Amino acid sequence: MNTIGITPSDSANAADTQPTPAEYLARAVELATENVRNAGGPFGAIVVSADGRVFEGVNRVTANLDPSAHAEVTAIRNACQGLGTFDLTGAVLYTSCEPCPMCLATSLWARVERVYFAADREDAADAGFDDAVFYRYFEGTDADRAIMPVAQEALPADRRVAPFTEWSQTAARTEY
Ligand SMILES: Nc1nc2[nH]cnc2c(=O)[nH]1
Repeated sequence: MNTIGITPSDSANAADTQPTPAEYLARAVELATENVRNAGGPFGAIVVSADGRVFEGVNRVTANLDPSAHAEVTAIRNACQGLGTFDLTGAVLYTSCEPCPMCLATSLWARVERVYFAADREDAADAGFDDAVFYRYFEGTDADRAIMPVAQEALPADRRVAPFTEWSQTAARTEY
């Protein structure tokens, strides 16, 4: 039996008995609600790997003193650790809420194939979360970016690109 309580009856029709996106989302929402009762934020996520393995994650930002411990990032970390890889090509992410820009970027870096979500950024804003504000940081005007200015500071070119030069010259590098 998998974590959302569905037992494929036999291998011949296993494809027919895979949980639907709505069922995975229902489980992610359940995880999110349970997590609030466990002193966590109201977010839960599931990664289903290309070969159908299921990895769960919940928000542990305040519990772990880790601003990056969003539910989606936690589920991706769990999947990568469980599978022994940093590349989740073919995986699907199901999350109780629209991924914030960090979670979306993490999904891109992990090469997640597709994302499904339940609540959206405006629902999160109604509960006091800044997801919509941070989307405007990337999608909006200079005024929306005043909350955190980012600037390139001039360095001599050879010093600026020294890490990339080192990387390019390292034959044994692991590309990602
Ligand atoms: N999607 C999502 N949005 C958040 N906003 C604050 N925490 C989270 C989280 O864990 N997931």
